[in-house]
Amino acid sequence: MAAGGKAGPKSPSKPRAGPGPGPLAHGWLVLYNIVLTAGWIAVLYVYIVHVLNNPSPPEVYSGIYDSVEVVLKVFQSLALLEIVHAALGIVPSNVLLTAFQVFSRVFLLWGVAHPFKEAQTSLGMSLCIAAWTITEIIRYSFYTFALLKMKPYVLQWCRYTFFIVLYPIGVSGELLAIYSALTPAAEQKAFSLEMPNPLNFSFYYHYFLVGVMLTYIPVFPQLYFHMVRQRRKIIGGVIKVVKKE
Ligand SMILES: CCCCCCCCCCCCC[C@@H](O)CC(=O)SCCNC(=O)CCNC(=O)[C@H](O)C(C)(C)COP(=O)(O)OP(=O)(O)OC[C@H]1O[C@@H](n2cnc3c(N)ncnc32)[C@H](O)[C@@H]1OP(=O)(O)O
Repeated sequence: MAAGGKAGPKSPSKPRAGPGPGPLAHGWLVLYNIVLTAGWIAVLYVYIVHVLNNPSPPEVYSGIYDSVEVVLKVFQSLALLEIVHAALGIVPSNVLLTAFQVFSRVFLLWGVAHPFKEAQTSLGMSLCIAAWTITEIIRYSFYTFALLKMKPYVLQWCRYTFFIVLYPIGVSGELLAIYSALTPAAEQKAFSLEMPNPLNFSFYYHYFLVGVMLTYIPVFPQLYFHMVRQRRKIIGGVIKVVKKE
C-alpha cells in the first residue's frame, strides 16, 4: 500500500502534523471506515431487535451474543487491520495501544466467548457488546468524515467523551465474561496440557485467563488516560458541550 502518511507510532502527547495518508491509503481508509461503520450499525440493529423481542431477564442479555455472533466476529476481527494501519504509518495511532485495544476484544470473542457458552450468556458479554457497538459506530463514522475533510463537532465530541463512561462499562463487561469462563475452562481442562507429557510442560488455560484478567490492571489505565489526553488536546479538558473557538 502506498502510504504517504507519517511513519511509525508517535507519542500521544505530541501535536499531530504531517501530510496525512497518500491517495491510495486515503481511499482504502475511507472504504475501510465506511464498511466498519455499516458493520457495527448492523450489530446495533440486531442487538436492538433482540432486546425488543426478549425484553425480560435473563433472555434480554443471555441471548444477545447468539443473535449478533456472526456479524460481531466478522467486524471485530476486521479491526486487526487497525494494527496494520498504525504499523504502516498510514494512521498516526499508537501501535502498542491499538494492539492492546484490538487484541483484548478479538481474544474475548475467539478465546473466551467462542469456546465457552457460560461467557456467551453472561451479563458481561451483553454489556461489553453494547459499549463496543456505540463506540465503534461513532469512531468509524468520525474517521470517515475526518478523511472527507468534515468534522461534525457533535461526532467529535461524542468520540472524545463517550469513552469516559463506555470504557469502564466495556472493561467491566469483558472481565465479567472472562470470569464466567473460568470454571468451565477449569472443569473441561480446555486447551490445557497436563503432566506427564513428552514436552515436560504443563499449561492450564484457566490460569492463562486469570493472567489475561490481571493484564487489564496495568494496560487499561494506559488506554483510558491516552484517551483523556486526546480529549484534552482536541476538545479541551472539561466536559464542554460548546464548540471551542
Ligand atoms: C491474548 C492477548 C490478550 C491481551 C489482553 C490485554 C488486555 C488489555 C486490556 C485492554 C482493555 C481494553 C478494553 C476495551 O476493549 C473496552 C472498550 O473498548 S469499551 C468501549 C470504549 N472504548 C473506546 O472508547 C475505545 C477508545 N480507544 C480507541 O479509540 C483506540 O483504540 C485507541 C488506540 C486507544 C485510540 O488511540 P488513537 O490515538 O488511535 O486515537 P484517535 O482516534 O485520536 O486516532 C489517532 C489519529 O489516527 C487517525 N485514525 C485512527 N484510525 C483511523 C482510521 N481507521 N481511519 C482514519 N484515520 C484514523 C485519527 O483520525 C487521528 O488522526 P488525527 O490526529 O490526524 O486527527
